[in-house]
Amino acid sequence: MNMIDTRRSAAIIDGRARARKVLEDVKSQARKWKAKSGVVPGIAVVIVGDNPASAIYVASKEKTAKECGFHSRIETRPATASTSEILDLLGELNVAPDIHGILVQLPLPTHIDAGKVIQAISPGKDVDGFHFVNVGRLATGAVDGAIVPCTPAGAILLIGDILGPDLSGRRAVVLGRSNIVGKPMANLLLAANATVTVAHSRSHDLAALCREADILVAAVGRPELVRGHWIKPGAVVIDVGINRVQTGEGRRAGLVGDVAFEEAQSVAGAITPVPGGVGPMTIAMLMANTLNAAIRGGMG
Ligand SMILES: NC(=O)C1=CN([C@@H]2O[C@H](COP(=O)(O)OP(=O)(O)OC[C@H]3O[C@@H](n4cnc5c(N)ncnc54)[C@H](OP(=O)(O)O)[C@@H]3O)[C@@H](O)[C@H]2O)C=CC1
Ligand SMILES: Nc1nc(=O)c2c([nH]1)NC[C@@H]1CN(c3ccc(C(=O)N[C@@H](CCC(=O)O)C(=O)O)cc3)C=[N+]21
Repeated sequence: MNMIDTRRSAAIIDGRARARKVLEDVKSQARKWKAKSGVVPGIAVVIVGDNPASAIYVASKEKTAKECGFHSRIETRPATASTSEILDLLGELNVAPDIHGILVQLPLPTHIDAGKVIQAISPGKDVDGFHFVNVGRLATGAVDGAIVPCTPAGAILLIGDILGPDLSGRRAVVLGRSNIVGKPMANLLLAANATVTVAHSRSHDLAALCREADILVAAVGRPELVRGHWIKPGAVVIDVGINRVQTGEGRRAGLVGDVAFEEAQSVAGAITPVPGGVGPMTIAMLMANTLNAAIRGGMG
C-alpha cells in the first residue's frame, strides 16, 4: 500500500458563512446609524422585463435588505419600457430622500441603452459601482472613496481572509474582462499589490497562463472551463461563474461554476464552491455598499 497520499484537498471557502458575518456587521452598524441619525438605509432595485434569473436575484436582494433592517423598494417595468421611461424613473430615485442605493438589474432588454441608464444613476447612490465616477475612483487607486462593484468586493474579502490584505509578490490571473467582474477585480488585486494578468477570449494558452497564478479568479460564464491541470498546486481559486446546465455531457444538472470543481479541489489550496461561494458575498456587499451610501448621505 502506498503510505504517501499524494492527493491533496483544497479548503472549501464558505461564502455563505462569510456573507452572514458581513451582514451581521451591516445590521449592527445600520442599527447604530439609525439611532444616531434617524436614517434607515434604503435600496431601490429596478427590474425591466421578466428575465427569470433576474427575478430570483431580486427576490433574494429584497429578503436580505429586510433582514438588515433596510427600507427596500422594487420598481418593475415591462420589457417594452423605453430608455427614457427608465431615465425618468432614475431621475426620481436619485432625489428620493429615503433611497440611498439604486441598482438596475442587468441585463436590460436590448432596445434599452444600458450605458445611458447606468450613467444616469447618481454616483453617490450607485451601489453597483458601475458609474464612470466610481470606476474612475477605483482605477486611479482612490479605493476609499469609491463604491466598489459587489462581486469583486466580495471576492477580494475572501482572498484577504486567506492571504491577508497585502498580496505583494503574488501572481493573480483574472479570467474575464467585463466591467462588472473582470476589470474591477483586476483593479482590486492591483490595489492590494498583486501582480495581475487579465485574460479573455482572445488570450492564447489560457492553461499556461492560469498555471502561473497564486490567485485565480474565473469570471467567464463558461461551465467548467478551468480544469484541474490549469491550476498551480496550492493556489487560491475564486469561481465567480454561475452557469445553469442541463444533465448530460457527463455533467450534473443545476448550477456549476467556471471551474471544474472536483478536479480543481485536488490541486488548489483553497476554492470557492458554486453555489455557496461568491454569490452570497455579492448580495452581502450590496448591503454594505447601501449602508455606506446612506452614511455618506449620497455624497459623491
Ligand atoms: N457570483 C456572482 O455574484 C456573479 C456571477 N456572475 C457570473 O460570472 C460569469 C461572468 O460574468 P460577466 O463578467 O458578467 O460575463 P461577461 O459575459 O460580461 O464577460 C465574460 C468574459 O469572459 C471572457 N470569455 C468568455 N469566454 C471565454 C473563453 N472561452 N476563454 C476566455 N475568456 C472567455 C469574455 O471575453 P471577451 O471580453 O473577449 O468577450 C469576457 O471578458 C457569468 O457566469 C456570470 O453569471 C456575474 C456577476 C455576479
Ligand atoms: N446590476 C446588477 N448587479 C449585479 O450584481 C448583478 C446583475 N445586475 N445581474 C446579474 C448578476 C449576477 N448576480 C448574482 C448575485 C447573487 C448570486 C447568488 O446569490 N448566487 C447563489 C445561488 C443562486 C441560485 O441558486 O440561483 C450562490 O452562488 O450561492 C448570483 C449571481 C448579480 N448580478
